[in-house]
Amino acid sequence: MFQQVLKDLMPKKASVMNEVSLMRGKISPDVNFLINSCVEDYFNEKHQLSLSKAEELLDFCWEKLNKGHWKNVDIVWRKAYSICSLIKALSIFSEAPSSGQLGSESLVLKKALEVCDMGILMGAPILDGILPQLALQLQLLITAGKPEGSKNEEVQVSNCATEKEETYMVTKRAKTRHVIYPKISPRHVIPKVNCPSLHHFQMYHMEVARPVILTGVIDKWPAMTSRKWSLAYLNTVAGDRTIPVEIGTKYTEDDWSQKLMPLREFISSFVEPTESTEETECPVGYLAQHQLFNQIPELLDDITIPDYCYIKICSYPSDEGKYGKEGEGTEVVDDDDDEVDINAWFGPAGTISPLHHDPKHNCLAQVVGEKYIRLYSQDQSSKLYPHQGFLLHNTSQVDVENPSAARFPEFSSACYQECILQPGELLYIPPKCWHYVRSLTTSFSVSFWWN
Ligand SMILES: O=C(O)CCC(=O)C(=O)O
Ligand SMILES: [Fe+2]
Repeated sequence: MFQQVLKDLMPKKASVMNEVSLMRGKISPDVNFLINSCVEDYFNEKHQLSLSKAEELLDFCWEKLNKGHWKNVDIVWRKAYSICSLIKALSIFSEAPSSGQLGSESLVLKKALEVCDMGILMGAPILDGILPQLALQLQLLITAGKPEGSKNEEVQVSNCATEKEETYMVTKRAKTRHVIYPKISPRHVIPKVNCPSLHHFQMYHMEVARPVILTGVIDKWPAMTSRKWSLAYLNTVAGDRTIPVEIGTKYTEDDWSQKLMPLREFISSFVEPTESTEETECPVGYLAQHQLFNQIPELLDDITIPDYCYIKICSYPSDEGKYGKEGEGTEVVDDDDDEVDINAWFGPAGTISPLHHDPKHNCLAQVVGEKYIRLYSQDQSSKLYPHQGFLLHNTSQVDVENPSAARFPEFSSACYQECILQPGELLYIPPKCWHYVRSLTTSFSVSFWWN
């Protein structure tokens, strides 16, 4: 089975060579030569050689990818990184002794999967998306090789607001972190509309930058029905996939960092910590603003891009506020950019996204759990004390739920709206509208950003 999968997915030598030849003239001839010979070695079944050349090349490309700002990295280096990841993963896979022993096969599969994921995360799409396809097959093989019973050992996450008791039972973190449920005053409440027409949404919300909670839009998603996105399901579909995790309460704090780890490890260490980790209070981990659906396209079958995200407002000035937190709002807004950016936000109770704004329209879909969200319109900016630096100028310095009146005297007079976003609800956040988000339970949200 193991080798059959490889055969089925094996790219044609000519197509890989073609991809490499497209780089000619864009990278130095010696690097181009080395990539060529690495690919040759692989197809000549000299897998030890192709493996070591791919590793050497990956180190070299890594330097290029990590120099300067991400958006300035030439795509050719990302493609080169993907090709070398592909050859490395295939070489690992081909070298593996087909011992028939589940343990050793599974280690090889996991290693190859990690290499594919690094190629997906750091590289650029190549050969009709071969890396996500290969990764899917590897994950299926790993899951199939697990002894029965261990596949679904994890508990369900409640995604039903009326079942808080149950939520507390399974998300122990919510209990230990003493999550405070804010009281929403009627004065500040964000209105809800059930499944408005596109015209209504455009006229009364998009064009006038008025936030709204849309109900009846996402509740038929497969992800929503029968609480599909349980921890067990996520582990089965993607447990061995490498994902980026933000560690620390807020990205504005000094102790904040990012780490790559398998989703299963993230779930067991951060989303559902064991009794022992609970006692020694461990930091909050957040799978935040990650394009998980590009990495794992099969998860796209569980959701649908809401029709509202295809509405265009041509007159919207989109030339400011393009830079902020690394990755968020950092993209240069391309007016031809018709793509909807889909990001996953998955973590335990207690994750905080500090008050910030983004350049695009946003529909934030709440799939699992609840989040407290505070919104301030753009005209309140002078009372919100944005950071001065270039990178964080879209982020407020104020700790929204515990503001320092001495440092930020105007903040308390800023007008805001707020809500506790429930599973099945979709919050429209206009471009540049300030938002602060704190998860109250284990939570999985999906954001759709569009121009
Ligand atoms: O859910 C969160 O923590 C933040 C979401 C957010 O900032 C966004 O969707 O732009
Ligand atoms: Fe945001």
